[in-house]
Amino acid sequence: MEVGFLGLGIMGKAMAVNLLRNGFEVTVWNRTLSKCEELVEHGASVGETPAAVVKKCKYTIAMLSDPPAAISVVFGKDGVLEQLCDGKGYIDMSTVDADTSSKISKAITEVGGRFLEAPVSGSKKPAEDGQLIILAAGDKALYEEMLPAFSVLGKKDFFLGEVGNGAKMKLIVNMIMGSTMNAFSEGLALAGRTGLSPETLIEMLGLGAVGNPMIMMKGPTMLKSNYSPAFPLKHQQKDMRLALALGEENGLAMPVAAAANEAFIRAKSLGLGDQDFSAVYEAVKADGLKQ
Ligand SMILES: NC(=O)C1=CN([C@@H]2O[C@H](COP(=O)(O)OP(=O)(O)OC[C@H]3O[C@@H](n4cnc5c(N)ncnc54)[C@H](OP(=O)(O)O)[C@@H]3O)[C@@H](O)[C@H]2O)C=CC1
Ligand SMILES: O=CC(=O)O
Repeated sequence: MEVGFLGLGIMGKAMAVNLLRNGFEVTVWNRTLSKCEELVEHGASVGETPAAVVKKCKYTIAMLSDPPAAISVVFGKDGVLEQLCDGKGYIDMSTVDADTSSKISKAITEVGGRFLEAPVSGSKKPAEDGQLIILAAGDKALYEEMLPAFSVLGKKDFFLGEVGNGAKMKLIVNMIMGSTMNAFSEGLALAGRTGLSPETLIEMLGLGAVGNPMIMMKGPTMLKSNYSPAFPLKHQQKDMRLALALGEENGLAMPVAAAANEAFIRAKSLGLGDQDFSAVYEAVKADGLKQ
């Protein structure tokens, strides 16, 4: 199967490599074109523009940072829309809001293309290992045609119905993740501030129901102040912001998520946006030190 792949960041690179390793023919594009070179070493071809990739491939996957990036790659000069026609499929796996996804879907179907949103849960390592959870919605036939690729990229896929449902589900999952990370960071910081051992706290959490895989994986690296990015903090804050907007649209107050969002904004203002999202711990720890 031949696929195009747009966006070779942390996730896109791992996913494209995975497809290549599993026998897919992959044509890649990235805004910073030099990032394509590593993929060429794995057997990829390069398209000079998103339009060139779409022209060559029946199916094109995108994995881009945020709504403005997803929009610009589709609607911009040399963008996806210039070549998307005749039943070609466009699969956006980026985490965006439902409005962005619907806008892209409408434009693509208007020119005769087919659209599937398929954001993923799972980070750099699951992407490398083909263990993502895929939350697809949109064109059902396109979803079924993409199953060979999804079975390489993920350990489980869901088809959630109409466009927007995948985006909403992904934002809800990440809202819970961001709030949990903040609660955990506050607990670690409070243990430290009261003279208790944060290491012992993590060990105790791991013995009971509260010690989820995220806490058990990130806790030890947080205590070493190792924030090498798997999931960049700026993207987690984008997801909190989009989830809060979804809450407001639906008349739901979410004070826990709102507080977590503020903590991520504060961490960004401290220059931690490109670090792993667990670096919010540094912002939490720094709070109130002058009292
Ligand atoms: N990292 C993770 O653990 C996970 C991330 N996600 C989501 O997946 C998406 C990608 O994440 P990740 O790979 O971590 O992000 P990165 O920041 O590592 O990569 C972002 C990608 O988007 C491209 N990009 C950014 N702005 C533009 C633009 N205006 N036009 C064209 N391309 C652009 C970047 O290109 P360039 O190289 O030129 O900057 C890069 O290829 C995000 O939506 C994120 O929320 C979902 C699950 C897990
Ligand atoms: O979106 C991030 C993730 O870990 O999932």
